[in-house]
Parts: sequence; C-alpha cells; structure tokens
Amino acid sequence: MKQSKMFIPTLREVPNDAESKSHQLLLKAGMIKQIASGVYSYLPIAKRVLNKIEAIVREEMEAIDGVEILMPALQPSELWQESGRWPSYGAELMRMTDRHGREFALGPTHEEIITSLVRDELKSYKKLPVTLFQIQNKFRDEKRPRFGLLRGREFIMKDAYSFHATEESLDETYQDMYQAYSNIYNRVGLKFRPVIADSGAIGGSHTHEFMALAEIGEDTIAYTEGSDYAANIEKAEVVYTPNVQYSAETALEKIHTPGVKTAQQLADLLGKRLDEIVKSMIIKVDDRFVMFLIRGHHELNDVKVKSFFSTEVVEMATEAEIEGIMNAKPGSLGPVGVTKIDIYADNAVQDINNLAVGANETDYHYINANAGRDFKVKTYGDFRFILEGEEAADGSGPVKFAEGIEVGQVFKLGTKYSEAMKATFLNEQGKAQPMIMGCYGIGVSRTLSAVIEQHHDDNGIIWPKSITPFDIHVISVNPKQEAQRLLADQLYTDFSKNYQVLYDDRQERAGVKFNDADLIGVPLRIVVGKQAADEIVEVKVRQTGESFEVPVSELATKIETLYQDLA
Ligand SMILES: O=C(C[C@@H]1CCCCN1)Cn1cnc2cc(Cl)c(F)cc2c1=O
Ligand SMILES: [Mg+2]
Ligand SMILES: [Mg+2]
Repeated sequence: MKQSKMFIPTLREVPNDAESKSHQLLLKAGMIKQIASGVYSYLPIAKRVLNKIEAIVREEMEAIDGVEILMPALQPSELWQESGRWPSYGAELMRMTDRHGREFALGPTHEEIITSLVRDELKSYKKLPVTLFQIQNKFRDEKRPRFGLLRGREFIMKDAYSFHATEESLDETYQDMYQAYSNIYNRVGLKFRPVIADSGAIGGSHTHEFMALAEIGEDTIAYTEGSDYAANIEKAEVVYTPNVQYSAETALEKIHTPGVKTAQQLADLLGKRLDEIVKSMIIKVDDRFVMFLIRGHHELNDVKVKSFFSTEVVEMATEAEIEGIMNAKPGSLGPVGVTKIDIYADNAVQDINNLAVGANETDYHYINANAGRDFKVKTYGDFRFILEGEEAADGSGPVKFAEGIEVGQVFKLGTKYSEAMKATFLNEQGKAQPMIMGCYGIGVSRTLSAVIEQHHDDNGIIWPKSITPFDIHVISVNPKQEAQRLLADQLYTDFSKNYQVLYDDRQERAGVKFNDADLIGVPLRIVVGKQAADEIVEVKVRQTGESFEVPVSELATKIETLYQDLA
C-alpha cells in the first residue's frame, strides 16, 4: 500500500484526556478518531490489525466446532421482557423507540437473541451440543468511558453461546473455550492470566476472566507465585483462620469524640491500632437496608455482598437514607442498639472484642461494645477484599496483586435463559428439559488496545508479527532523487509478492517519515536513502532497534532471516 494513497492522520501531540498509553498511541499513530465520548472510528491501520485479530479468533472458534453467525444489534424489548432483564438494567442499556413506538435496545450482549434463535430449532438431544458465535459491535452506555478502546460505549466483541443436553457436555465446551482463549491470547502476543471471576447478574456459577497484564488495567488480580492460582480480587476468597484476641469483656462506655469521622481518626484519638476499630456501613440491598461491620484495616467487597444476596442491586446508602434510618450521620455509625435492620459482619470482626464503634450520635463513639451483649450479628461471612500477602484460598501461598485488563470471559450459564425463555429439548427419555448453556466473550477492540499497552516504546507501537498491519515498511527518504525513487519503487513491487508492504512514497521530510514509521510500528523497515546509487539500503528492526546496511543483492535473504526471527 502506498502511503501517499493511505489515510493515516498521525499526530505529534495528543489531547491530554488520553491517559493510557494505548489511547495516546492509537491517536498518535492515526489509528482511531473519536466521534463522541467512547465512540470511535477505526482507521486503516487499526482496521488491518482488527482483521488479523478477528481471523485468529475465527480460526480458534472453528477449531472447536464454533459456527459463525451474525445477529442484529437492534434487539426487541419483548425478548428482554421474557428473560426478565428489561427492568434489571439501568442507564447502561441503550434503549430506543422505533417509528411505531415499539421499544428496542442496542445490544450489549446477546443471550436473549441467541436463545430465541435456537429454541424452535434445537428440540432434540440429538441436535446438541451446538456452539454459535459472532463478531459484532456491542453498545453499553458506560458512565465513564475512558482509556480509548479499553472502555468504550460501542465496541467489538466476539460472543459465543453453547447449548447442551448435559452438564458434562457443557464442561467439555467450557474447557475447549478456555484452551481456545489461551491460544488466541498467545497468538496475538498478549501476556495474560485466566482468573477465577464472579458471575454477577448474568447468572450461572462458574466463570473465568482472561486478564491481560497491564498497569493501566482496571481489574486487580490476586495470584500466587507457586501455582496457577489467580482470582479477580472481587472474587478472591478470604480463608478465615480465627485469630481471636479477646480481653475481659468490660462495660460499654460512650465517649465524646468531637470531629471524629473516620476509623483512623478514632484509632488516633483512642491510641488504638486501625485494626482494633470496627467500621459500620449501611448498604442498600434491593429495596432494603442492612448494616455491615468490618475491621478498620479491611475494605467491604461489594461484589461479595452482591453474590451473598444474589442481586446486582447493592449500593452504599446515601447520607439522607442513613439519617432517615439511623438518625445519625455516616462517620458515627455503630451496631449498638440497632435492631430494625439486620447486621452482617466480616469473619475477622469475630477476632476482637470490646470494640470501638460509632454511637449513632455525631461526635460520640462507644468503646467496649461486644457482640451478643450489645448487638446481634445475623451472619458472619467473607465480605472483604483479600489483602496482599494473605493466604490464597487454595493454600498455594501468599497472594500477590497485579493489574489486569479483562479481555475475555467464559461462563457456565446453566438454564437461566433457557428456562425463562422456554428453550427446551426432548432428552433421551423423551422428556422436555431446558437446554444447558454457556457463553463466552472476547473484547476484540479491547484486545487491540491491550496489545498496544504491552507492546510499545517511547516512539510508538511495536506490533507482534502475528497481527502487524504490514510486515515491511519501505521508506524512500527523498523521492525527488531519481535513484532513490526508482529503487524504492522496485523494492516495493518485489517485496509485495511475499509480504504486506507499506510504502512511504510521500513528499515529506525524512524526520516526519521516520517519526511516523516509529509510531505505526511495522516490524521491519527498509530505508532507501543516499546510498541507493550504490545499491545499498538500510534495514531496521523495530522490536530491537538493530539496523543493518545491506546490499540490494542480499536484501531478500536478510529480510527473510529477520522476519523469521520476529516475535
Ligand atoms: O455480557 C455479559 C455476559 C456475557 C459476556 C460474554 C458474551 C456473552 N455475555 C454480562 N453483561 C455485562 N454487561 C451488560 C451490560 C448491559 Cl447494559 C446489559 F444489558 C447486560 C450486560 C451483561 O449481560
Ligand atoms: Mg470485571
Ligand atoms: Mg467480567
């Protein structure tokens, strides 16, 4: 492709709202253009990379008997009414009305569509299992789109759905998908870890997320060095090993604590450690309020709370709601005397007694509050985030933290949708049963960004060979020089026979050409400059920075050797 005919609007500077490296480089390398917050056009270089990522995804899906389809983005609300999900999503679900006043959603995912598609067809166990997939734009009205393609409002997803007569059959496909995802991420050059994850509202029980390791990642992974244990920190189970440190129970005492609002301030005032303080929080679960107690040095894990109550609707109560229930402000809340709402506590709260807690009166706290005597805990449980260094749930040692970008997720869905939507099949005994389902997503446009996060230097992107937009970048330094232009033209023609070649034939200053080439990040570069008359060119390897002066007669062999060695 001649760059004089291409459309690669590279930038020297980037808007300062581009916080992540991949977002900056996607803009600087002229790969995307934002048309609205979280909404982008993919320009030629990005489109070529997407095509290659998608080709790898297709290959790996078809290798495990996945069959490609394409479903509509326009989804009738009736199907979401059938599944019961129409009311359960808020502003994130992009809804619209057609000219007849009928309600639609722009598809954020396709469980309802695919289930309605197969339920009239797959009626017998003999026709199962089936795995269908698509690669298609998804719409989710993110509150805060950010980091370019990492969190957009319209993005490309490969979503696959499998239908089974038995759990064993689902397990097989789940394993196949797990392996296929590992193949895909390895092939696109991503360093990744599969992690045990939380299935959230989607339902089902068993799910893994695939995390690309990157500082910018919004997810935190808890993993151990000694094993392949890794869990999304939202899910990482805290094994409760009692570490009871009780002192003789003493009388409850109310103390004046002017201006004390946080656990740290209370600890400082009392001359206690933070872990000797117990924080009390009011949480709204569905439409009721509950109190959670947690040690001062721990944090409440909202995903564990959602999972415990099996609902997505879990929010911190607002100040107004708190005053309404406790007639006290946050910062002085406590369990003593609280009877009209249930009290839950993280397991670690059991390890200490004579607790320091809020007195439900501004500027007053209690010391020596004791469960049983002064308040009742309905349930102790694992409600907190694990801390770095604590023992992993599988006993494989202390967990370490790493940041990750969720680039895929595989779910065992079960019968949540097939029951709700009456997608049944006749089993071997001729009995109608709901199909057992799995669903499997890959963030294709997010994967593109994650690869850039992991493959760049200060000058730009460094594409892995497997998904590079071009294999070779031929640059004629000064096309006005006859010898340079003729040789560069010839090399472009010759190498295009066996490689994908980007030819910078523009009337631009050399510096602009080299800057652009570094940004675009094609792995091999042939520079035709002053020595063209002597039939000598420069070859540069983008990954290592190495450069060689090569006689044209040896160029094909040199390029072949360097190309083979590319990662
Ligand atoms: O999408 C999934 C599960 C899997 C992921 C892999 C491919 C198939 N679906 C979970 N999820 C996430 N965000 C959503 C956002 C909105 Cl607005 C919605 F209405 C529904 C969902 C939703 O269901
Ligand atoms: Mg997540
Ligand atoms: Mg997830």
